[in-house]
Amino acid sequence: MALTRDAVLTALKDISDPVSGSDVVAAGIIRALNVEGGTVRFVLEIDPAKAETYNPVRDACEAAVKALDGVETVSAVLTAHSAPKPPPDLKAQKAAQQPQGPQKVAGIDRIIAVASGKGGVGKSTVSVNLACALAAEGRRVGLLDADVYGPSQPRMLGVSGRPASPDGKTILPLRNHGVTMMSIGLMTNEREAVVWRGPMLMGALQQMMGQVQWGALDVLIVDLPPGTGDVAMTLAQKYALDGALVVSTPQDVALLDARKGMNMFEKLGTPIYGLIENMSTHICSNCGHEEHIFGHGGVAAEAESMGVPLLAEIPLHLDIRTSSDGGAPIVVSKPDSPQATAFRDIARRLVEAGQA
Ligand SMILES: Nc1ncnc2c1ncn2[C@@H]1O[C@H](COP(=O)(O)OP(=O)(O)OP(=O)(O)O)[C@@H](O)[C@H]1O
Repeated sequence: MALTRDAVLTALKDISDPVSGSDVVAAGIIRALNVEGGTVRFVLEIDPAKAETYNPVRDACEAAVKALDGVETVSAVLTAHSAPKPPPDLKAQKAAQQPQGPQKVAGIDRIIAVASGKGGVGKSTVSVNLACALAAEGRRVGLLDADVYGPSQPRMLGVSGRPASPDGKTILPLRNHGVTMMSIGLMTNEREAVVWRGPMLMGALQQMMGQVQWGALDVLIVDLPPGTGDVAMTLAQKYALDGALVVSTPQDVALLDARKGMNMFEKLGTPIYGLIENMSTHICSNCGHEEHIFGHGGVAAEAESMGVPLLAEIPLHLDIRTSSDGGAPIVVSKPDSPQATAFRDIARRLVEAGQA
Protein backbone atom coordinates (compact mmCIF):
# COMPACT_ATOMS: atom_id res chain seq x y z
CA MET A 1 0.00 0.00 0.00
CA ALA A 2 1.30 3.46 -0.89
CA LEU A 3 2.58 5.63 1.91
CA THR A 4 0.17 8.45 2.81
CA ARG A 5 0.36 11.74 4.70
CA ASP A 6 -2.19 10.37 7.14
CA ALA A 7 0.01 7.40 7.95
CA VAL A 8 2.93 9.75 8.61
CA LEU A 9 0.81 12.04 10.78
CA THR A 10 -0.50 9.06 12.77
CA ALA A 11 3.07 7.91 13.45
CA LEU A 12 4.06 11.42 14.51
CA LYS A 13 1.20 11.54 17.01
CA ASP A 14 3.22 9.12 19.15
CA ILE A 15 5.89 11.75 19.73
CA SER A 16 5.26 14.28 22.43
CA ASP A 17 6.01 17.97 22.28
CA PRO A 18 8.14 18.88 25.32
CA VAL A 19 6.79 22.42 25.46
CA SER A 20 3.02 21.98 25.20
CA GLY A 21 2.86 18.47 26.62
CA SER A 22 0.59 17.31 23.77
CA ASP A 23 1.82 15.35 20.76
CA VAL A 24 3.78 17.16 18.04
CA VAL A 25 0.88 17.07 15.56
CA ALA A 26 -1.65 18.47 18.04
CA ALA A 27 0.92 21.09 19.06
CA GLY A 28 0.88 22.32 15.45
CA ILE A 29 4.65 22.29 14.99
CA ILE A 30 4.71 19.85 12.07
CA ARG A 31 4.74 21.94 8.89
CA ALA A 32 5.29 21.53 5.15
CA LEU A 33 4.82 17.77 5.32
CA ASN A 34 5.62 16.34 1.94
CA VAL A 35 5.29 12.66 1.04
CA GLU A 36 6.65 11.69 -2.35
CA GLY A 37 7.05 7.99 -3.03
CA GLY A 38 9.21 6.69 -0.19
CA THR A 39 10.60 10.13 0.65
CA VAL A 40 9.11 12.09 3.54
CA ARG A 41 10.06 15.68 4.36
CA PHE A 42 8.72 18.01 6.97
CA VAL A 43 9.79 20.84 9.20
CA LEU A 44 9.29 21.31 12.91
CA GLU A 45 8.46 24.96 13.42
CA ILE A 46 9.80 25.86 16.83
CA ASP A 47 10.97 28.68 19.05
CA PRO A 48 14.63 29.13 18.07
CA ALA A 49 15.60 29.50 21.75
CA LYS A 50 14.48 25.89 22.29
CA ALA A 51 16.46 24.35 19.42
CA GLU A 52 18.51 22.20 21.82
CA THR A 53 15.38 20.78 23.44
CA TYR A 54 13.94 19.92 20.06
CA ASN A 55 16.95 18.13 18.57
CA PRO A 56 15.99 14.80 20.24
CA VAL A 57 12.33 15.42 19.28
CA ARG A 58 13.34 15.79 15.65
CA ASP A 59 15.36 12.55 15.88
CA ALA A 60 12.38 10.76 17.46
CA CYS A 61 10.07 12.05 14.71
CA GLU A 62 12.47 10.84 12.03
CA ALA A 63 12.77 7.42 13.68
CA ALA A 64 8.98 7.07 14.02
CA VAL A 65 8.42 7.87 10.36
CA LYS A 66 11.32 5.72 9.21
CA ALA A 67 9.73 2.72 10.93
CA LEU A 68 6.69 2.96 8.63
CA ASP A 69 6.31 0.52 5.74
CA GLY A 70 7.40 2.02 2.45
CA VAL A 71 9.57 4.82 3.86
CA GLU A 72 13.01 5.08 2.30
CA THR A 73 14.28 8.47 3.42
CA VAL A 74 13.10 10.95 6.00
CA SER A 75 14.24 14.52 6.34
CA ALA A 76 13.01 16.58 9.26
CA VAL A 77 14.38 20.09 9.71
CA LEU A 78 13.96 22.47 12.63
CA THR A 79 12.89 25.95 11.56
CA ALA A 80 12.33 29.01 13.66
CA HIS A 81 8.90 30.52 14.04
CA SER A 82 8.84 34.21 14.76
CA ALA A 83 9.18 34.16 18.51
CA PRO A 84 7.32 36.69 20.62
CA LYS A 85 9.53 39.57 21.69
CA PRO A 86 11.82 38.40 24.49
CA PRO A 87 11.68 40.29 27.78
CA PRO A 88 14.27 43.06 28.00
CA ASP A 89 17.71 41.70 28.78
CA LEU A 90 19.14 43.51 31.73
CA LYS A 91 22.63 42.12 31.38
CA ALA A 92 24.41 44.77 29.31
CA GLN A 93 27.21 42.44 28.31
CA LYS A 94 24.82 39.88 26.90
CA ALA A 95 22.92 42.59 25.07
CA ALA A 96 26.14 43.71 23.42
CA GLN A 97 26.54 40.22 21.96
CA GLN A 98 23.10 40.27 20.36
CA PRO A 99 23.20 40.73 16.58
CA GLN A 100 22.41 44.32 15.62
CA GLY A 101 20.44 45.04 12.45
CA PRO A 102 20.95 43.21 9.18
CA GLN A 103 23.63 40.53 9.30
CA LYS A 104 26.28 39.43 6.81
CA VAL A 105 26.07 35.80 5.75
CA ALA A 106 29.33 33.94 6.34
CA GLY A 107 31.14 33.18 3.09
CA ILE A 108 28.96 35.45 0.96
CA ASP A 109 30.67 38.73 0.02
CA ARG A 110 27.70 40.52 -1.53
CA ILE A 111 23.95 40.05 -1.80
CA ILE A 112 21.97 41.64 -4.63
CA ALA A 113 18.18 41.39 -4.74
CA VAL A 114 16.38 41.38 -8.08
CA ALA A 115 12.88 42.76 -7.64
CA SER A 116 9.91 43.88 -9.68
CA GLY A 117 6.71 45.59 -8.73
CA LYS A 118 4.61 43.34 -10.90
CA GLY A 119 4.67 39.62 -11.82
CA GLY A 120 5.67 38.37 -15.24
CA VAL A 121 7.94 41.26 -16.21
CA GLY A 122 10.97 39.00 -16.54
CA LYS A 123 12.61 39.27 -13.12
CA SER A 124 13.57 35.58 -13.10
CA THR A 125 14.84 35.77 -16.67
CA VAL A 126 17.03 38.75 -15.74
CA SER A 127 18.26 37.01 -12.55
CA VAL A 128 19.32 33.80 -14.25
CA ASN A 129 21.00 35.52 -17.19
CA LEU A 130 22.77 37.94 -14.90
CA ALA A 131 23.96 35.06 -12.69
CA CYS A 132 25.29 33.15 -15.73
CA ALA A 133 26.89 36.32 -17.14
CA LEU A 134 28.64 37.01 -13.81
CA ALA A 135 29.88 33.41 -13.74
CA ALA A 136 31.24 33.94 -17.27
CA GLU A 137 33.12 36.97 -15.88
CA GLY A 138 34.81 34.61 -13.43
CA ARG A 139 32.73 35.54 -10.40
CA ARG A 140 31.65 32.91 -7.87
CA VAL A 141 27.91 33.25 -8.12
CA GLY A 142 24.95 31.94 -6.15
CA LEU A 143 21.33 32.27 -7.20
CA LEU A 144 18.62 32.03 -4.58
CA ASP A 145 15.14 31.62 -6.01
CA ALA A 146 13.01 33.17 -3.28
CA ASP A 147 9.95 33.39 -5.49
CA VAL A 148 7.78 31.06 -3.41
CA TYR A 149 4.70 31.75 -5.50
CA GLY A 150 6.21 30.79 -8.83
CA PRO A 151 9.69 29.32 -8.49
CA SER A 152 11.16 29.07 -11.97
CA GLN A 153 14.92 28.98 -11.56
CA PRO A 154 15.36 25.18 -11.53
CA ARG A 155 13.81 25.03 -15.02
CA MET A 156 15.61 28.13 -16.31
CA LEU A 157 18.97 26.90 -15.06
CA GLY A 158 18.29 23.39 -16.34
CA VAL A 159 18.53 21.56 -13.03
CA SER A 160 16.13 19.00 -11.68
CA GLY A 161 15.81 16.73 -8.70
CA ARG A 162 15.77 17.58 -5.06
CA PRO A 163 18.65 19.12 -3.17
CA ALA A 164 20.20 16.56 -0.84
CA SER A 165 20.64 16.96 2.89
CA PRO A 166 23.04 14.18 3.88
CA ASP A 167 23.15 15.17 7.55
CA GLY A 168 19.57 16.47 7.84
CA LYS A 169 20.96 19.84 8.91
CA THR A 170 22.65 21.40 5.91
CA ILE A 171 21.28 21.48 2.37
CA LEU A 172 23.43 20.89 -0.70
CA PRO A 173 22.51 23.35 -3.46
CA LEU A 174 22.33 22.47 -7.16
CA ARG A 175 24.79 23.73 -9.75
CA ASN A 176 24.79 24.41 -13.50
CA HIS A 177 26.40 26.86 -15.95
CA GLY A 178 28.82 27.91 -13.19
CA VAL A 179 26.00 29.04 -10.91
CA THR A 180 25.18 27.55 -7.51
CA MET A 181 21.41 27.56 -7.10
CA MET A 182 18.82 26.85 -4.47
CA SER A 183 15.11 27.42 -4.75
CA ILE A 184 12.62 27.65 -1.92
CA GLY A 185 10.27 25.92 -4.36
CA LEU A 186 12.44 22.80 -4.15
CA MET A 187 11.51 22.44 -0.50
CA THR A 188 7.92 21.70 -1.46
CA ASN A 189 6.12 19.37 -3.80
CA GLU A 190 5.61 21.07 -7.19
CA ARG A 191 2.03 19.92 -7.49
CA GLU A 192 1.15 20.72 -3.92
CA ALA A 193 -0.14 24.24 -3.36
CA VAL A 194 1.55 25.60 -0.28
CA VAL A 195 0.13 28.40 1.74
CA TRP A 196 3.21 30.25 2.92
CA ARG A 197 2.39 31.97 6.13
CA GLY A 198 4.65 34.79 7.28
CA PRO A 199 6.55 32.84 9.96
CA MET A 200 7.03 29.84 7.70
CA LEU A 201 8.33 32.09 4.97
CA MET A 202 10.83 33.62 7.34
CA GLY A 203 11.88 30.18 8.56
CA ALA A 204 12.40 29.06 4.97
CA LEU A 205 14.40 32.17 4.10
CA GLN A 206 16.56 31.73 7.17
CA GLN A 207 17.14 28.11 6.18
CA MET A 208 18.13 29.18 2.68
CA MET A 209 20.62 31.69 4.02
CA GLY A 210 21.97 29.73 6.93
CA GLN A 211 21.71 26.04 6.08
CA VAL A 212 22.44 25.91 2.36
CA GLN A 213 26.10 25.13 1.71
CA TRP A 214 26.71 28.01 -0.68
CA GLY A 215 30.48 27.78 -0.37
CA ALA A 216 32.50 30.99 -0.80
CA LEU A 217 30.59 33.38 -3.07
CA ASP A 218 31.54 36.73 -4.54
CA VAL A 219 27.87 37.48 -4.99
CA LEU A 220 24.50 35.95 -4.23
CA ILE A 221 21.67 37.02 -6.53
CA VAL A 222 18.25 36.76 -4.88
CA ASP A 223 15.29 36.42 -7.23
CA LEU A 224 12.48 37.91 -5.12
CA PRO A 225 8.76 37.30 -5.53
CA PRO A 226 7.02 40.16 -7.33
CA GLY A 227 5.80 43.07 -5.25
CA THR A 228 6.79 44.49 -1.93
CA GLY A 229 5.81 41.60 0.32
CA ASP A 230 7.17 39.71 3.32
CA VAL A 231 10.14 38.11 1.58
CA ALA A 232 11.71 41.36 0.40
CA MET A 233 11.14 43.01 3.78
CA THR A 234 12.51 40.08 5.79
CA LEU A 235 15.51 39.77 3.51
CA ALA A 236 16.40 43.44 3.77
CA GLN A 237 15.80 43.62 7.51
CA LYS A 238 17.66 40.43 8.47
CA TYR A 239 20.52 40.30 5.99
CA ALA A 240 22.98 42.91 4.82
CA LEU A 241 21.67 43.52 1.32
CA ASP A 242 24.29 45.33 -0.72
CA GLY A 243 21.98 46.50 -3.46
CA ALA A 244 18.84 45.94 -5.46
CA LEU A 245 18.04 45.77 -9.16
CA VAL A 246 14.49 46.61 -10.19
CA VAL A 247 13.07 45.13 -13.39
CA SER A 248 10.19 46.75 -15.22
CA THR A 249 8.54 46.55 -18.60
CA PRO A 250 7.87 49.85 -20.39
CA GLN A 251 4.11 49.99 -19.67
CA ASP A 252 2.95 52.70 -17.27
CA VAL A 253 1.28 50.23 -14.92
CA ALA A 254 4.44 48.15 -14.53
CA LEU A 255 6.42 51.31 -13.96
CA LEU A 256 4.03 52.49 -11.30
CA ASP A 257 4.57 49.23 -9.42
CA ALA A 258 8.32 49.38 -9.99
CA ARG A 259 8.32 52.80 -8.32
CA LYS A 260 6.67 51.19 -5.24
CA GLY A 261 9.46 48.62 -5.20
CA MET A 262 12.10 51.32 -5.37
CA ASN A 263 10.43 53.27 -2.59
CA MET A 264 10.48 50.15 -0.43
CA PHE A 265 14.24 49.68 -0.91
CA GLU A 266 14.83 53.35 -0.20
CA LYS A 267 12.91 53.05 3.08
CA LEU A 268 14.86 49.92 3.99
CA GLY A 269 18.12 51.71 3.24
CA THR A 270 19.12 49.34 0.42
CA PRO A 271 20.95 51.10 -2.43
CA ILE A 272 19.29 50.68 -5.82
CA TYR A 273 21.99 49.72 -8.28
CA GLY A 274 19.73 50.39 -11.21
CA LEU A 275 16.58 49.85 -13.20
CA ILE A 276 16.41 47.30 -16.01
CA GLU A 277 13.87 47.71 -18.76
CA ASN A 278 12.80 44.30 -20.04
CA MET A 279 10.76 43.63 -23.17
CA SER A 280 11.94 47.06 -24.18
CA THR A 281 11.51 46.56 -27.87
CA HIS A 282 10.28 43.62 -29.91
CA ILE A 283 12.70 42.17 -32.40
CA CYS A 284 11.04 39.86 -34.91
CA SER A 285 12.92 36.58 -35.05
CA ASN A 286 12.05 36.22 -38.77
CA CYS A 287 12.86 39.61 -40.26
CA GLY A 288 14.67 41.43 -37.45
CA HIS A 289 12.15 44.28 -37.55
CA GLU A 290 12.16 46.25 -34.32
CA GLU A 291 9.02 47.64 -32.72
CA HIS A 292 8.34 49.30 -29.35
CA ILE A 293 5.11 47.45 -28.68
CA PHE A 294 4.88 48.40 -25.00
CA GLY A 295 5.87 52.04 -25.50
CA HIS A 296 9.27 53.59 -25.14
CA GLY A 297 11.23 55.92 -22.91
CA GLY A 298 9.17 55.54 -19.72
CA VAL A 299 11.72 53.50 -17.78
CA ALA A 300 14.58 55.81 -18.78
CA ALA A 301 12.56 58.82 -17.63
CA GLU A 302 11.67 57.06 -14.36
CA ALA A 303 15.32 56.16 -13.74
CA GLU A 304 16.29 59.77 -14.29
CA SER A 305 13.61 61.13 -12.02
CA MET A 306 14.58 58.66 -9.26
CA GLY A 307 18.27 59.38 -9.80
CA VAL A 308 19.20 55.73 -10.45
CA PRO A 309 21.01 54.36 -13.52
CA LEU A 310 19.10 52.62 -16.32
CA LEU A 311 21.36 49.57 -16.58
CA ALA A 312 19.92 47.95 -19.69
CA GLU A 313 17.12 47.81 -22.19
CA ILE A 314 16.55 44.13 -22.89
CA PRO A 315 14.62 43.37 -26.08
CA LEU A 316 11.62 41.06 -26.25
CA HIS A 317 13.01 38.23 -28.33
CA LEU A 318 11.83 34.68 -28.84
CA ASP A 319 15.34 33.30 -28.19
CA ILE A 320 15.32 34.75 -24.67
CA ARG A 321 12.20 32.79 -23.79
CA THR A 322 13.03 29.52 -25.55
CA SER A 323 16.56 29.42 -24.15
CA SER A 324 15.33 29.90 -20.57
CA ASP A 325 12.55 27.37 -21.06
CA GLY A 326 15.17 24.93 -22.34
CA GLY A 327 17.41 25.30 -19.30
CA ALA A 328 20.32 27.10 -21.00
CA PRO A 329 19.75 30.87 -20.67
CA ILE A 330 20.65 32.98 -23.71
CA VAL A 331 23.89 34.14 -22.08
CA VAL A 332 24.99 30.48 -22.12
CA SER A 333 23.34 29.20 -25.30
CA LYS A 334 24.02 32.22 -27.57
CA PRO A 335 26.60 34.27 -25.68
CA ASP A 336 27.49 36.45 -28.68
CA SER A 337 23.95 37.38 -29.69
CA PRO A 338 22.87 41.01 -29.16
CA GLN A 339 20.24 39.74 -26.66
CA ALA A 340 22.93 38.05 -24.52
CA THR A 341 25.18 41.11 -24.84
CA ALA A 342 22.56 43.21 -23.06
CA PHE A 343 22.79 40.93 -20.00
CA ARG A 344 26.58 40.60 -20.19
CA ASP A 345 26.91 44.38 -20.21
CA ILE A 346 24.99 44.60 -16.91
CA ALA A 347 27.29 41.96 -15.40
CA ARG A 348 30.44 43.79 -16.55
CA ARG A 349 29.12 47.08 -15.29
CA LEU A 350 28.37 45.63 -11.83
CA VAL A 351 31.80 43.98 -11.66
CA GLU A 352 33.55 47.19 -12.71
CA ALA A 353 31.67 49.13 -10.05
CA GLY A 354 32.72 46.55 -7.42
CA GLN A 355 29.04 45.69 -6.91
CA ALA A 356 29.25 42.04 -8.00
N1 LIG B 1 13.12 39.73 -22.89
C1 LIG B 1 12.33 38.68 -23.05
N2 LIG B 1 12.07 38.18 -24.28
C2 LIG B 1 11.24 37.12 -24.45
N3 LIG B 1 10.61 36.48 -23.45
C3 LIG B 1 10.85 36.94 -22.20
C4 LIG B 1 11.71 38.03 -21.93
N4 LIG B 1 11.74 38.24 -20.59
C5 LIG B 1 10.94 37.30 -20.04
N5 LIG B 1 10.40 36.52 -21.00
C6 LIG B 1 9.45 35.40 -20.81
O1 LIG B 1 8.32 35.92 -20.10
C7 LIG B 1 7.86 34.98 -19.14
C8 LIG B 1 7.89 35.61 -17.75
O2 LIG B 1 9.24 35.87 -17.39
P1 LIG B 1 9.80 35.61 -15.94
O3 LIG B 1 9.34 34.30 -15.39
O4 LIG B 1 11.26 35.87 -15.97
O5 LIG B 1 9.05 36.78 -15.18
P2 LIG B 1 8.98 37.11 -13.62
O6 LIG B 1 8.92 38.58 -13.52
O7 LIG B 1 10.06 36.41 -12.88
O8 LIG B 1 7.60 36.49 -13.27
P3 LIG B 1 7.01 36.04 -11.84
O9 LIG B 1 7.79 36.75 -10.80
O10 LIG B 1 5.58 36.47 -11.92
O11 LIG B 1 7.20 34.56 -11.80
C9 LIG B 1 8.77 33.77 -19.28
O12 LIG B 1 8.16 32.84 -20.13
C10 LIG B 1 10.03 34.33 -19.94
O13 LIG B 1 10.71 33.34 -20.71
